[in-house]
Amino acid sequence: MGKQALSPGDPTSFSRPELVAVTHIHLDLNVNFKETKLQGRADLTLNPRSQETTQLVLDSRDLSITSVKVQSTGQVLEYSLGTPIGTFGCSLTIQLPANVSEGQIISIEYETSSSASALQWLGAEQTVGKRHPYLFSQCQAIHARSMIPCQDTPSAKITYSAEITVPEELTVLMSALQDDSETQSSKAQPGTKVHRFRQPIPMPTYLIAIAVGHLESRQIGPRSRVWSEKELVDLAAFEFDETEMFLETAEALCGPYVWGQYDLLVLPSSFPFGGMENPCITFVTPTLLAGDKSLANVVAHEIAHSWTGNLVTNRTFEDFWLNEGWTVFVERKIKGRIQGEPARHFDAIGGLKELHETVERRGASDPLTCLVHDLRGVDPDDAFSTVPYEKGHTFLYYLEVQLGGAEAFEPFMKAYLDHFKFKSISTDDWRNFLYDYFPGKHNILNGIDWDSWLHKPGMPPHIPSYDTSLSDACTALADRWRKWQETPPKPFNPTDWASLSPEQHVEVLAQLLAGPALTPSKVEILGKTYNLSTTKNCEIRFRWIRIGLKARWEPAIAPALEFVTEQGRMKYVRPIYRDLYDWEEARPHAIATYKQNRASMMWVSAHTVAKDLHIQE
Ligand SMILES: CC/C=C\C/C=C\C[C@@H](O)/C=C/C=C/C=C\[C@@H](O)CCCC(=O)O
Ligand SMILES: [Zn+2]
Repeated sequence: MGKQALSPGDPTSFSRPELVAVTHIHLDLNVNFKETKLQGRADLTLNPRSQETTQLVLDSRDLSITSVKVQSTGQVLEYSLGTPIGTFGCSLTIQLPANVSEGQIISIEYETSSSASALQWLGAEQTVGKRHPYLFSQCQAIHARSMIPCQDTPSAKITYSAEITVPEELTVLMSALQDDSETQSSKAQPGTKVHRFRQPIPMPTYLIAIAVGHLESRQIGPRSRVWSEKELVDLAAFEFDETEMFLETAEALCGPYVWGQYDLLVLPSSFPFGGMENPCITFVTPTLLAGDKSLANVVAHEIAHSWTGNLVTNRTFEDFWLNEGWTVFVERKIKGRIQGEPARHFDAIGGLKELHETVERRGASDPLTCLVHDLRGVDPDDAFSTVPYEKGHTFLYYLEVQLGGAEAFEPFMKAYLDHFKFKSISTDDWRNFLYDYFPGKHNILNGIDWDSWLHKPGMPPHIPSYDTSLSDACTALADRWRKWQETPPKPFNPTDWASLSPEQHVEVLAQLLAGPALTPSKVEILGKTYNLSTTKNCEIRFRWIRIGLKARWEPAIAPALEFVTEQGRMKYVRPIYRDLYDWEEARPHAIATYKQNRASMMWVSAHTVAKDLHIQE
């Protein structure tokens, strides 16, 4: 496809909101588990931005459109679907009636494809309870168009409402507030129920989300419940019982939480991400259920998105760092408030290691290691990495130090979020506000190497010197393991581990993984000394498996294949599949396991792992 932007406003969207904006979407959909399709209607409320406009251009991917009408009159409108382009789907162009007025509603009858890229349909046998089917969505970055005909660009924000019909024994959750007026559906569909939702806060379409399953909930705070299949709900309630503390800390830093409810949904294990910041209901992976709350930083991250990303949104995904770099910065501010600044710095040190591995893997000249991206002709799923998160965080931390520390930067952060709330912005908008906010510090701002930070590939031009008081013990233990010549008696024992926190265990293994490969015999002794093969903590298990694969320790292959089969979180499965592929002896097992698992993987996971394994889909 080459470097071709799909539209002047957003390289990854066909839509033209600058001509006619969709301001509200109402969904009336039946969830058809038998055909694995959503079937029904999307009513789009329009706001014409220029009287000359005669067309509404939407994004669509594998949608079957039945009809397009003016809701008030029933007037049938002509429409056409453009030629599909790669994974971007195609344009849906609707010929509008003359003199479209603000508030006019266009009704689109449609159904999704049975393999819509935003949706995963699970049979009962794929769930924990084994008795009911399950459906969940993942729209970020550009999959909403496979679920709804819409302007699938974060440059446009919509409110939405929905009536969702499902089998009466199932629960429906959406990224919206639930209307209590649940009613039995019409006689047309006995045994079903209609669930109603409304999202009054304008948001980008990538935050539209749905989940349907046999779910239970537990109250974990004054504005929070945790939802999951019943087998996990008490575990989840324990794991995430700090949620209200995180919310209150975030409000003190960022301003009022505008979304009302803050629920958590623990998804089936195929969910491809640690968490997804769907408003009112964050979706999380069950791999966070470590039993010791040590992975709850992901919840702090998703809570932070309630401001950075969901309230102030990147105009296109080329400025994705405005969503993720700021969110990591706020996530670690929350950690600093609750556990102290050394803990904030400890996480930043770990994040830098992940950034370094990404830059090493992609290559320090890869344009996708720039902070601001050029996504013309690039599927955001293929561009996704830790770069916007960790290079973005490092940049904001650097600016905080340059501009006078937290007492100067935190008020700026709160003012920035208030100034741009409900809007979509670019990096230039953000930088202009920074200059306006600090009129007396332009000498400092003009001394920033903006071009290197924003547009140069590779590691950041400056690496902050973080407080190492919590990582020093990890470095000392990792160094002892690296330097040991394996001469008996072994100078290690379980008390080494017992004196460290789960987060520090992760850091020790991260340091060993980042260094030269260990010998297979040393890996064997490491695993036995600290019982690493039986850990319930997925962050530890992930790094332990990778240390074994890097050492070409054969007993690591089976646990690796088991781990990538048990769960579908891409943070874990992609590096492990790549490590297996790089080990010639393990490669055929990796390819066979992928082919066996592909049908039960979310689209984005199967798509990206196929590329990692050099398999033509
Ligand atoms: C730089 C590329 C530009 C845009 C990419 C945008 C979205 C990519 C799409 O794949 C969705 C990503 C969703 C991520 C959700 C949660 C992450 O913050 C956590 C990822 C790591 C984890 O599993 O913990
Ligand atoms: Zn995020």
